[in-house]
Amino acid sequence: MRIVAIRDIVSPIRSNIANAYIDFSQMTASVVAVVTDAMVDGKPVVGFGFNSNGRYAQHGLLGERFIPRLSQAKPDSLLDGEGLIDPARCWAAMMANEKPGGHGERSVAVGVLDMAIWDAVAKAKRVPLWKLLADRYNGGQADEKAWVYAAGGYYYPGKGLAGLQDEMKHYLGLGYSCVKMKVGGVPLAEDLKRIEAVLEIVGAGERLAVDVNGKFDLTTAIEFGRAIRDFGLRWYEEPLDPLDYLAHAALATEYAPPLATGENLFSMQDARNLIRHGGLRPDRDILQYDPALSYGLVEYLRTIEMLKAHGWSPRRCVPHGGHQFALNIAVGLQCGGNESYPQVFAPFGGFADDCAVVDGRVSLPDAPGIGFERKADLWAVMKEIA
Ligand SMILES: O=C([O-])CC(=O)C(=O)O
Ligand SMILES: [Mg+2]
Repeated sequence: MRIVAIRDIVSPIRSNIANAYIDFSQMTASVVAVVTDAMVDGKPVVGFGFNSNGRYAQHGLLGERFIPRLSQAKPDSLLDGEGLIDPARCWAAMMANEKPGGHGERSVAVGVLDMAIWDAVAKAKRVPLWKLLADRYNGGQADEKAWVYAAGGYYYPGKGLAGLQDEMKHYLGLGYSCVKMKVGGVPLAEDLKRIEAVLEIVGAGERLAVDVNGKFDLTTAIEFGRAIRDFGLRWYEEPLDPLDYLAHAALATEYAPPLATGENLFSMQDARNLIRHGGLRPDRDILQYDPALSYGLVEYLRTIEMLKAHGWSPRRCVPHGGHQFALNIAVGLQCGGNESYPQVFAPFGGFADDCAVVDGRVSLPDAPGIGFERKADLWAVMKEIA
């Protein structure tokens, strides 16, 4: 199996939503196709990848460093014992001559290519990615379905409490039982009204998570935590700067219910620093490392090993990003579930068209690879570069 071509495009995912830290008026994503010479049903196997959301397209890094390194590697040096492309060998080729530390956004560029490589390998083996992962890394065990929650509740010009409630009703109607909303972008009293409005719709605190997107300093995070403590919320997400581990450790002594963070930690080493120094609690807190943003699944497997070595279960992981890649990982490696964006970040958010969410859980298609071909709006973008 050989890589014969790699193509990338920049796809807009702009919208006028905002969280407490950024708006998405200029958001873009890279989409790549890795074309191979492996043939299935008379057609060459092509793997696809994209970079989740929240970081911009990585056209420059892809074109200057990572695509050339993969394309110029000796084809045999990228193969495993079965003669298939080996994602870990591809990873090593892409990361040649890159220093450790300072992960920046190269982890996003590598993550996009890594996703496409795994898609291609699973297609060449004619199995869904979740099954390949279960067989290779999880003793053949996979979950039948993944717990998913509907992430939304953004600030949006002109959107009042009634609009927020309608959005949440829509998610419940789609089959979700847990939702997430943005907080931290308006004064505390106003956010409390928004939270109470959503609680009226979802009924119980454990069916609502709130996301600050790293906006608060420690004092504000503690004050906000005191104000929401009695709601019994599912989790309190990214209350602090994602790299300020000591502040997390301090907050964890003040806020007993579940905390969640990790979507802006882009390497196993950063993930490990959070575990070592962030004071998080393996019996309740949620880790949201996003494999697409953080050097891909090759690195995510290292992160899972690191977590196990520190006494954390993969069940504490609920990846950020709402994409089918993380959903396959959640099922095949038996993580805690996955994020979902039923209404934002189209066409990248959401899952296969024929796999509805029922009682807050979703199954995966049995299609080979990641399953992009079973999501019509996303496939319309991808097939153009195949
Ligand atoms: O608004 C964003 O950047 C997305 C986000 O935090 C999430 O999905 O948890
Ligand atoms: Mg978040």
